[in-house]
Amino acid sequence: MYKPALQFQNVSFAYEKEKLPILQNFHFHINEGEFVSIIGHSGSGKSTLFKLITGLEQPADGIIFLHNQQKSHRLGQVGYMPQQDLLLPWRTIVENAALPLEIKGVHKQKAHSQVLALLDEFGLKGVENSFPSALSGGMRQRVSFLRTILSGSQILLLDEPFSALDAITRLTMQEWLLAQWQKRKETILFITHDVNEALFLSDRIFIFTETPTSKLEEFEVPLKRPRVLKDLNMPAVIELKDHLVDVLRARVKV
Ligand SMILES: Nc1ncnc2c1ncn2[C@@H]1O[C@H](COP(=O)(O)OP(=O)(O)OP(=O)(O)O)[C@@H](O)[C@H]1O
Repeated sequence: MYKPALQFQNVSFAYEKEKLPILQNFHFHINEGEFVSIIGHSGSGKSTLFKLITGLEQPADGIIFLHNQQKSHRLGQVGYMPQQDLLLPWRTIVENAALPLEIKGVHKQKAHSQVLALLDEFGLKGVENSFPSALSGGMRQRVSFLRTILSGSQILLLDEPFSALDAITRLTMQEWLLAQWQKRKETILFITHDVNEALFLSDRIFIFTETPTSKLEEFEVPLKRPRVLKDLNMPAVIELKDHLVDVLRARVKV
């Protein structure tokens, strides 16, 4: 039996009253433990959706439920990982990762030992006392993901987390993220512009196809788990990829 992790019911939202709304009577729901990706052209409203989920913005109308509960104050209840790692350059890796625990009032020493216990799993053993500038892009994103996990939230919003990485590091990070998700079972919402990335990672893919949006177009990924990158060569996946690209191209004005 599926349990909803996040639901939007009849949500409307515009940045300014006189402007075209981004969402109008918008419905959306994802289940606990799902991995879903959201794709859409630039400016379609992906980050706005995340701002509404985190509570940085509030809907003009409608209700947002987290784990079946109506929540108007959602700040701090979902984990958010931005495109840029936003690690504090003057804090060491352990100090950066421990930040959400310290904010919650966990004693510094206890917070640090909680981080240290996870460093190996996150491929960060040996760099705990380094500063972010000494780490590769992939390592910095793993610190950022560790910090997001330590927020303790069961719903994680990842906003194009791998877009700044080189192609090979990006593929390695995708495999690593899937392994982490399969172990931890959080619910993940992942924004990407990369159709292959969405197909490899997700149970379902949602596309913003209109503005204002009332419903995202939804596609189920025809792949079982565990997955390997070569699964993307399967005919059903290639067919879906072609279709997704057509849907996205139909929305792009050049
Ligand atoms: N703070 C704001 N005030 C006014 N308008 C905004 C604000 N933030 C975003 N917008 C507008 O809302 C629309 C949706 O923006 P949003 O950032 O959600 O798009 P996106 O799909 O995340 O784009 P990208 O892929 O480029 O990050 C755009 O037209 C954008 O210009």
